Amino acid sequence: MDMHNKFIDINEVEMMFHTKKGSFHALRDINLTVQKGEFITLIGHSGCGKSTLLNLIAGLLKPSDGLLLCANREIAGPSPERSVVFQNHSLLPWLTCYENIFLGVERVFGATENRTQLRDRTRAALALVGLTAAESKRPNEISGGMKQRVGIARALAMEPKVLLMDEPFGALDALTRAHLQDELLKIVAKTESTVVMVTHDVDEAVLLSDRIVMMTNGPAATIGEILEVKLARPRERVALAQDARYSEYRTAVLEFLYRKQAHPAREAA
Ligand SMILES: Nc1ncnc2c1ncn2[C@@H]1O[C@H](COP(=O)(O)OP(=O)(O)OP(=O)(O)O)[C@@H](O)[C@H]1O
Repeated sequence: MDMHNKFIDINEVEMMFHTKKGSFHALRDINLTVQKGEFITLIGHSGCGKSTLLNLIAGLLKPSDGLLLCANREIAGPSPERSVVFQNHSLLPWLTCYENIFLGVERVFGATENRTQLRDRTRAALALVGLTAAESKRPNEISGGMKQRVGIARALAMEPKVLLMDEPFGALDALTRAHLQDELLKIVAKTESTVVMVTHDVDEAVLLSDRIVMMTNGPAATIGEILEVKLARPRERVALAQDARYSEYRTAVLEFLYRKQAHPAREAA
């Protein structure tokens, strides 16, 4: 039970970047625990350090101070147990959808499973995101939304303990985005995944999250407030649009972003 309560455990994390121009204090005093099966979104103004925090959980960055744990073990580097989906899909252009996913599957399970098992895992992942028919197409032959679905399938096929997503739908048009949010909700319900996702989109945050982690502005950004979204699942966007509680959650996030953390005109300085 205890492990479930603190599946990801972030303790007193600080992040400084050292550049030629000097040091930049990006994150301070970050404390957060994520439970198994929980869906967390990180929201905040541009440059506040959302990607930095996600990359720390991914193990792509090391904290300047503090400790990050996943399933009671220190996060010491990247691992397929914490797979990442980026905004720009990062598929290999010369491989088909099938091959892009197979590559990840082989990396994780290649040493312990035979070709048939690896193939079955790849096909199951393609089916999960509804792309069976596109398996032999290359990334330049499919739409942006389909590419993101392949990215999600590739991440999920590695059976990660945690799925980390950095604005996975940020580059998509509104309708495709809505469609993929709905699909992601179904997939996460089916796989019982633990997800940490960076977003700029308030509606996306409310629709998907169990908790919304709202970050203050940088430099030295930290967690300002955490909003628990107690809307029952499965969630259905059309019904929620008329739900008074949905509007309250939405307003609470907007209030935080545009009143409490109204963005200082740093660009103008
Ligand atoms: N490698 C780095 N070296 C120096 N500074 C960095 C580095 N990476 C990020 N930063 C700085 O840290 C701060 C946080 O960046 P980060 O990309 O995490 O913000 P973000 O909230 O994800 O932004 P956005 O919403 O615009 O993607 C920014 O001021 C950025 O310039």
